[in-house]
Amino acid sequence: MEAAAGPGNPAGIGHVILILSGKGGVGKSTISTELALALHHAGKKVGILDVDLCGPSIPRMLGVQGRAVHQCSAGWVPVFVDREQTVALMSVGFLLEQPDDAVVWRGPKKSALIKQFVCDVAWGPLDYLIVDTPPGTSDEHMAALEALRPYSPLDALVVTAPQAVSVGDARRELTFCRKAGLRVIGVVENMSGFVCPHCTECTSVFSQGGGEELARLAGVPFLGSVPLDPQLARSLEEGRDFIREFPSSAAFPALSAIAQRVLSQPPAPRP
Ligand SMILES: Nc1ncnc2c1ncn2[C@@H]1O[C@H](COP(=O)(O)OP(=O)(O)OP(=O)(O)O)[C@@H](O)[C@H]1O
Ligand code: SF4
Repeated sequence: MEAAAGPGNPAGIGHVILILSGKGGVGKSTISTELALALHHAGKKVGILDVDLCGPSIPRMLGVQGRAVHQCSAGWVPVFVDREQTVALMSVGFLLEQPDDAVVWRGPKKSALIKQFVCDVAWGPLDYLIVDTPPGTSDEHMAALEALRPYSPLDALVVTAPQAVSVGDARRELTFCRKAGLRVIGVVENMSGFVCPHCTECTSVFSQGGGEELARLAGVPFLGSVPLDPQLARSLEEGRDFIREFPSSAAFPALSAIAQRVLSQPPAPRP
């Protein structure tokens, strides 16, 4: 597991965005994956850093589960999702012997691995580094902030489901961002209604509008509402490129609009 100490290249990363949520299961990894793919299709070079050490789902969602990371003189070589090597992924999932192995580590060991993921991975120059985090605030968050902060100002995107309980947890996450000095580039409401595949009528399965209201109260941009979309769920299960393959699916317009809003926000100036 130990990577050779290498220079890596985190200084060449243009814009770091941490994807956060107060509650588990609201779609953080989904938004991380689709945002990364949408930025890639907009011509950007993208890295994805999966620091959800206990639930690394991004390798499966991107169809690269079971691939191995290699070492070079600059450290670990990330797994490239596309042939042109413009989408790079690093995840603890690549270091487990079996995909279902559990990572049962204490804080210091997790922090050391995350530091290696930042400093000892040969990321190369990237326009964006999308960081998928565990729910809430944990050792993994603190370790990622500590490791990345010397190289780049850090932005956060908060994902919530529409229900009041998720929105309440997301509000706490926004407080964490303020205390940790993260600029919030916006809130995304996920699982926001179900669009009937027959008549395209949208039914609010849970309540609706909580994410937008939260953004308004916090004074941060609302980036959009992503509906529940069975095609998106299938695409993630099968590790397919939803953005390229399913432009007429219900969640596509919202995911594209979110990526456009992210693209329109330049990174905060470097200190
Ligand atoms: N808009 C959506 N439409 C359909 N399925 C979705 C949508 N968003 C998420 N899902 C599905 O919901 C499940 C949970 O999503 P995901 O793993 O992204 O959540 P998470 O917040 O990252 O979870 P965790 O707390 O484990 O990190 C996944 O199976 C995913 O495919
Ligand atoms: S939304 Fe319309 S088409 Fe879809 S199931 Fe309901 S009635 Fe049928």
